[in-house]
Amino acid sequence: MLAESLGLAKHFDEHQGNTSYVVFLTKYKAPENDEPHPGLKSHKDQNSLTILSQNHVDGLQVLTKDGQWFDIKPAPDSLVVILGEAFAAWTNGRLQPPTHRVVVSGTEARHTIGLFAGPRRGYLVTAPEELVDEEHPMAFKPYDHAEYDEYLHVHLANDDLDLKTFCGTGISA
Ligand SMILES: O=C(O)CCC(=O)C(=O)O
Ligand SMILES: [Fe+2]
Repeated sequence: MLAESLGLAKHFDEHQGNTSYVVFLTKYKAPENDEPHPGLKSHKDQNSLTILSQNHVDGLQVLTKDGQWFDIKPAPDSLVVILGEAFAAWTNGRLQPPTHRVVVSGTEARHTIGLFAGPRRGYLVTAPEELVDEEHPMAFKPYDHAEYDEYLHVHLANDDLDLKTFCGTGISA
């Protein structure tokens, strides 16, 4: 749907064929006292798309453009889809990955199942030519997502690194 809305339907098979998937099950324990506590620090997902199913315990928050944390309260049996940096690079910055975090509160544990889709090792993520023109110069150099993961891993202590610092062209996406 996202690819179609950007006129990229013809590239979709190539994109799909170069995607790998990982599933993570996560349990966030309820806080030991009444204070909400951080479950997962503020971040952008590095992959293409994350599809998240949670139990009835909310906790996901998204940072709005005006710097407020917004609580995500999905309807029962619905899924949350989070766009990641790789998808943003593929769309030449047309879509932006949200900054999000998890804050746990209350007395029950939060459980999630996340399907993480990301570019497979060896595939160069490149914005299709349809999305690159004079008005929209290439925002990211073609990159191998596995090498980006390694770069973040090596510089684990530095929270300021992102796809722009790894392979941004200096053009604001
Ligand atoms: O558990 C959640 O609600 C979000 C998890 C998440 O953001 C992540 O694993 O990247
Ligand atoms: Fe995330």
